[in-house]
Amino acid sequence: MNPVLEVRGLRVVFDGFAALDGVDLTVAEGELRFLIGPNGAGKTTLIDVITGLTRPAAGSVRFDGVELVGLREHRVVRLGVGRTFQTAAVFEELSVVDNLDLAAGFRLPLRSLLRRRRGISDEVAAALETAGLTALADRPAGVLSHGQRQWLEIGMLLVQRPRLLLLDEPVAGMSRDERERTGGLLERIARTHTVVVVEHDMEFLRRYAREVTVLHQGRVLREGSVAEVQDDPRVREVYLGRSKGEAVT
Ligand SMILES: Nc1ncnc2c1ncn2[C@@H]1O[C@H](COP(=O)(O)OP(=O)(O)OP(=O)(O)O)[C@@H](O)[C@H]1O
Repeated sequence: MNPVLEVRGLRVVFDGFAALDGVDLTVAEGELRFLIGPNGAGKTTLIDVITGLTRPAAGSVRFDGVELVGLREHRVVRLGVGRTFQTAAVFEELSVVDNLDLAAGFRLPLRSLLRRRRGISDEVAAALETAGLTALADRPAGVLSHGQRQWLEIGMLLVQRPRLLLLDEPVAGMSRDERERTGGLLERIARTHTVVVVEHDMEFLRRYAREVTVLHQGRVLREGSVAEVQDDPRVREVYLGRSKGEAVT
């Protein structure tokens, strides 16, 4: 399969501490890859480097063959890499559909944005549908539940037509029902995008993950299917900080 993301020898140092210490990661086109690991493993730092937020001390990140290291965040977005944050960043006073519209217009200069006629574009309507927010289109984003805000943020990414989506703990703080809906959303998105999900929730992982990469202390500890990763004693030992032999549940 065609590799979309190729991370090689990535090293990130914060005040002498190596948050990433030689990370290699390859994600193929169309993959739904889960990235797990204990607190401080370096998961968010890895996403930060891919998206141009953090500059590595060494290493390379290629997206579709293009080197991303050294590019500013907005350049990375324009190349087709979208990410969410643990706290959804939406414009609270604007309606759901206006948030999507604004995100969809990010490529346009301000003048053409202001000239654009009102009305829902096809891509905004599609994002509303995919995110399950059609019925809430005219509600201000500020009244959305935590889960709905996360879906809106994902919708705001989708209208920017990314090829690679990086989702940072999309189900953190969600109810069981919201987690299920997010899983469905993830499956829909993964049909047409390459997706990397940082996640802590093991139940969610078991249900929706295909390939899993486990990070530990800034290095890749293991890669494989959910079953392979769960059966690995090193993963059991470090991931949840449990003693040897105790199952990862
Ligand atoms: N800007 C920063 N300055 C200093 N240290 C940092 C910075 N960002 C992250 N770190 C440190 O780097 C390490 C990796 O952090 P990171 O947030 O990437 O881990 P994580 O795997 O995402 O953890 P969590 O699951 O808790 O979100 C941690 O020890 C963290 O304290």
